[in-house]
Amino acid sequence: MQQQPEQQQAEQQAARRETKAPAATAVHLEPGAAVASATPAAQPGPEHVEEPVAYDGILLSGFGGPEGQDDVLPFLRNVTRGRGIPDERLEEVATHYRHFGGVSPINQQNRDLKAALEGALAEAGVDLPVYWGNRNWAPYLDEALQQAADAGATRLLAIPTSAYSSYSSCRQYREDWADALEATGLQASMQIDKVRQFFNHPGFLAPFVDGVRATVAEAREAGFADGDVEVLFATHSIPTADAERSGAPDLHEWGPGGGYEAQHLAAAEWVMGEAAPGVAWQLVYQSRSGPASQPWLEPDINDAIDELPVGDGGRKAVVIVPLGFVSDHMEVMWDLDEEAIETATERGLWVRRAPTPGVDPQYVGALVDLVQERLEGRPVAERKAVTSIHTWYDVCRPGCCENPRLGFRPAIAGLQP
Ligand SMILES: CC1=C(CCC(=O)O)c2cc3nc(cc4[nH]c(cc5[nH]c(cc1n2)c(C)c5CCC(=O)O)c(CCC(=O)O)c4C)C(CCC(=O)O)=C3C
Ligand SMILES: [Fe+2]
Repeated sequence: MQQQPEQQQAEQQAARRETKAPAATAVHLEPGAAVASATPAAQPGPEHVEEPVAYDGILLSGFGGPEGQDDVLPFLRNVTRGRGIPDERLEEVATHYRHFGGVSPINQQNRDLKAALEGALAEAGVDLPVYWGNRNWAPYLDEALQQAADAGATRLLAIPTSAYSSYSSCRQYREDWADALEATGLQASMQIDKVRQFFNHPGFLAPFVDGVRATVAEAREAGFADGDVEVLFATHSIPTADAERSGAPDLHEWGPGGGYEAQHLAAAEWVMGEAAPGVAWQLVYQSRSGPASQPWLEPDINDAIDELPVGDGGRKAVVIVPLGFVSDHMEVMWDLDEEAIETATERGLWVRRAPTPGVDPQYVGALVDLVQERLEGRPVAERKAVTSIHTWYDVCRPGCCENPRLGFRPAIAGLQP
């Protein structure tokens, strides 16, 4: 396809922005549309952009975290605005941050990622500035947008530091980009597209493959047989009501955990096949919040460890893989490295935690590749994707990953209802 004139591209982008609530949740499907498939259609549809786009900047978008004791409570209020998280849970989470001097490692990790991405883009001959902004703490997304606008940028490709489909890991970024456009008054003059969810990009999964291989090798060196070992892939729990709406549920028949769970299962299965075929594994959840009455995805990692068969004929060693996290966030440092490791140790298990991608060149290379495929308008069939789930969408389905508790908010990078 020919590159389209700028005007037409801007109009298409404006048309993609969702500005009103979709009628109920039903999406009309053409007769014969493939809905029973567990994997996205290999055939490109309106959710894929296969023409080149001349982006003039990258918008690296993080979660944000506090950088001192005085930041902790204001940060937590930002994160939980309108969420009904009980005060006791907030106080508990505050103690995790306070334990580390009120400093989350996440902002420094994103500074490091920005520097690594700039280096790798330059090396690949991609001459694009990287602007960095966060959803919940300074530097905020609107500051990054203003910086981009001041430098004359009009078309940004956004990279969220989050690989899977769910409200928290996809839709909420799309809504917050829309809010930032509004806050800066740049709605009409700035186009923001996003890279696809990258849970199945081989460069994102490679550091997990390396980590599982190395930790399982360590277990073998410590004298354990493969049958003694269980690999626990850990990700952030989310409310089951959010999970059901995750990942284009109108096009796919996912299991009860929606696209979010299906993507993690597919990623874990592929990592095990590469790194340690035949070793037992399961997907577990962590960092649950919300009222006890609200169902969230299970099992919790600590319950899963408590329920492992141990002793004769059972497990003697566990490897924890933080599959849902791109770097060593507070959830990794506290919920895994403190709590889950303690749970395993109390049961007499040998335990190791595999690394997160961080600034691993394979992961940074994947981000560069995601940028290049959109600059080139690379055909979907030629894009890099592994696991049983095909290349994810560039443009989200109407209503995809919506949050039933918070209601509709406008978002960018989605098809109109
Ligand atoms: C799926 C998911 C990811 C992965 C995708 C992504 O990376 O975006 C993620 C990442 C993160 N979550 C983070 C921190 C927090 N998340 C909270 C609350 C919540 N997370 C949720 C889900 C997720 N969260 C949900 C469903 C809630 C309940 C409230 C709501 O419905 O939104 C709360 C409130 C207190 C609490 O309830 O724990 C905090 C402080 C940090 C920063 C860590 C650091 O500082 O290093 C990061 C990277
Ligand atoms: Fe979170």
